[in-house]
Amino acid sequence: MLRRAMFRCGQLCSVEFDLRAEPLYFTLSSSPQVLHHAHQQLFGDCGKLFSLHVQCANRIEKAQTHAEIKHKLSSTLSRDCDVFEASSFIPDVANSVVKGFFIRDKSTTTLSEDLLNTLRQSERVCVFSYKREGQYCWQELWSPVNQVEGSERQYITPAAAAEHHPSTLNIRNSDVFYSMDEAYKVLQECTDIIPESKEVLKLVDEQLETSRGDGFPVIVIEGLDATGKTTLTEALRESLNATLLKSPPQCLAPFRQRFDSEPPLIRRAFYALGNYITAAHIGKESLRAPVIVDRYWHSTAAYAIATAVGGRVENLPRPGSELYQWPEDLLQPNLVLLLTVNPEERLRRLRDRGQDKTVEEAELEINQFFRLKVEEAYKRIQNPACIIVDASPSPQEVLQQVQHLIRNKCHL
Ligand SMILES: Nc1ncnc2c1ncn2[C@@H]1O[C@H](COP(=O)(O)OP(=O)(O)OP(=O)(O)O)[C@@H](O)[C@H]1O
Ligand SMILES: Nc1ccn([C@H]2C[C@H](O)[C@@H](COP(=O)(O)O)O2)c(=O)n1
Repeated sequence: MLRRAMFRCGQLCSVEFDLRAEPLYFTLSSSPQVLHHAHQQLFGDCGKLFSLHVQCANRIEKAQTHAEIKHKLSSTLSRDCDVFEASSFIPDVANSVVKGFFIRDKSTTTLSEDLLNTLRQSERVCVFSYKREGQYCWQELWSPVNQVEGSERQYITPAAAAEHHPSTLNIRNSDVFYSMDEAYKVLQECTDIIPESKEVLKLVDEQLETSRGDGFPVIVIEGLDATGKTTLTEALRESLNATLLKSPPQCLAPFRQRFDSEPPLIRRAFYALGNYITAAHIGKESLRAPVIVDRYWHSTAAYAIATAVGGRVENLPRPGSELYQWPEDLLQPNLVLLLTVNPEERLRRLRDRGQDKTVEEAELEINQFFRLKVEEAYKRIQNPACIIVDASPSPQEVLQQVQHLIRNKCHL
């Protein structure tokens, strides 16, 4: 039954060609439809076209299998094969997205078919093939034995873009978590395959005490990498005699690399839980002194949203979307400052620093769209929203600017 879940009649599908192009949208219908000229782009002059997706009720297995397939497709297929992200979804309906891949094979070899056949042997993978005849094109369930398994044809017809970009539909509780329980559940479901999850959950259980009375102010410093957060937070610690905390907290450092290599669902749940541990530390420390926090929920949400959303900044959830709302159960800071520098200055600082970058940071450098999306998502987060600080001047000038803001907003 599940096998036919993807690209069901009436559902919209989109194929994202590359970061600069807008995705192509189409629907499937049981009656033949003339294929629009623009969809030459989709099929080019290829004979072999496939799409595949993971069908699996367990969300952890699904996320991991999807990541494995992505890796396998990109590492195994030749230059003659183009692999694109593809999803099927019900327009503007949350959590309706089924993610998959679209493969365009220009070669005369059977490389893509061999690989798809291997993948298909797992009950979790479902493959469709595409055929063209004159002006019509349809999809069918694919089987390598007799080439086509199902007799049911679903004709492809071009469609208008959906109002909300499909990649925004599944963000809640898959990329961004709005309560501790939701993130906690993900790691609980992982304990068999990622034993470190148990240790992380234990740390969460031990630390939980986020209540905070009228203590000292809590100031969060946010920004892309190399915008000067470490430099500024250290200077603030000294000048305000404050406690400096970070999210993720130091106690999660031994697990970070492990979770960074996991698919977004698991990786983001890990960072979300890190915020709750840091919140517990803030709760205690703010009774004694002002607290400066290097990254917190703004970072978790902005990076997660920017990664989940394909293509351009315009594809982000609209300003005011509930996806930018602060989790109700997470301790709120008094002030959030977003450090910004122009891209050239940031690159200069990165180069001068010359240290290893995370994959995500490296991506920031080469991917303008991603950087713009992270920055824009930061700015759209609400309650509390961040105040933008121009961090291009010298460290001393940035410190003075920020001290001035803190005096005004927090009366420190
Ligand atoms: N205001 C400034 N002017 C010029 N250089 C600066 C300024 N602030 C920081 N730098 C330099 O830029 C580099 C990055 O700064 P820093 O490590 O403070 O950034 P960061 O935001 O903490 O980065 P990351 O998030 O990657 O840890 C460092 O070499 C630092 O000395
Ligand atoms: N509270 C946080 C802190 C960090 N992250 C993620 C976002 C990026 O992938 C990466 C940046 O951290 P850095 O390399 O500067 O330590 O970590 C997050 O999601 N939430």
